[in-house]
Amino acid sequence: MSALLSLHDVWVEYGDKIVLERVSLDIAARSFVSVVGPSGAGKSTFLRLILGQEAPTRGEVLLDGKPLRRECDADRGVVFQRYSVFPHLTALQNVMFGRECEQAPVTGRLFGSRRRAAIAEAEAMLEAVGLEHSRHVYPAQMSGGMQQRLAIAQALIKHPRILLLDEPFGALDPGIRLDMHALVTRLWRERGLTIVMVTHDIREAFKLSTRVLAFDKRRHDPHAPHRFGSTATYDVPLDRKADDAAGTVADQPGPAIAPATALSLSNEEAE
Ligand SMILES: Nc1ncnc2c1ncn2[C@@H]1O[C@H](COP(=O)(O)OP(=O)(O)OP(=O)(O)O)[C@@H](O)[C@H]1O
Repeated sequence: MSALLSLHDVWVEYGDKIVLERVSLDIAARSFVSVVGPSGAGKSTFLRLILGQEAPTRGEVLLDGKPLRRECDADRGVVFQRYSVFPHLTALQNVMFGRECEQAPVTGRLFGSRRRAAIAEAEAMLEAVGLEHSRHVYPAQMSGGMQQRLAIAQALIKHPRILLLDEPFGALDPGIRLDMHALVTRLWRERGLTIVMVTHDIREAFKLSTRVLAFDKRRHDPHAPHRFGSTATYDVPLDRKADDAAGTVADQPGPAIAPATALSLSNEEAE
């Protein structure tokens, strides 16, 4: 399968601090990749590279074999742990916002038939995430789970091929997380999305994904911690398939390699 996204020997440095080093990997279309690793391992930086918010200091990031555009276009949608939605807009207005900015970049408003089409599309998107009865509700009146559903609808209204999720369920209660797992799995399958998700929850990563990447440092300099960056120390393909009809999001047993072991092994390997 050809790669949708390719990173070739990517490094990210801030001054003399190396955050990522030698990251080389391909991400196939319609895969669901989870990124795990200790705090500060560069997981969000990796996501920002794919989003185009961050340029590699060295190396290249390719989308469909071509250098990634710096600005985030309709190819990529993103949902963060919090603050993805606009507090002063209702659910419907939040979802329509993307359409209005795209189609009326100067005024930010649509009129007539284009407005009616945008409303219909936004309502369908709200229904897809289970918020059809909350279209006139403001984010402050919603639970955390509802706000994340709204953020997902907002990200998907532009029909991105790639959905980037940065700790999207981190602030949610366990029961709500399970609902969100089912929602994201359904949207991933139905819409043929490619998902890259950063999570601290290793079980969530192994449950939802087709592939788990563990980022960590292979080399440590105790006298200069910033001297070496993280890379994908473990790259674990899983059996889960987007078109696997039987593949529900039921809890699965833990990974074959305990993640803590995997991460510590990676350091030993490097020595
Ligand atoms: N603009 C920046 N300038 C300097 N250092 C930065 C910048 N952005 C990120 N960093 C550093 O890069 C490192 C990786 O940050 P990043 O947020 O990608 O890690 P992370 O793995 O997502 O962490 P966490 O799990 O805690 O969210 C951190 O040490 C952070 O301080």
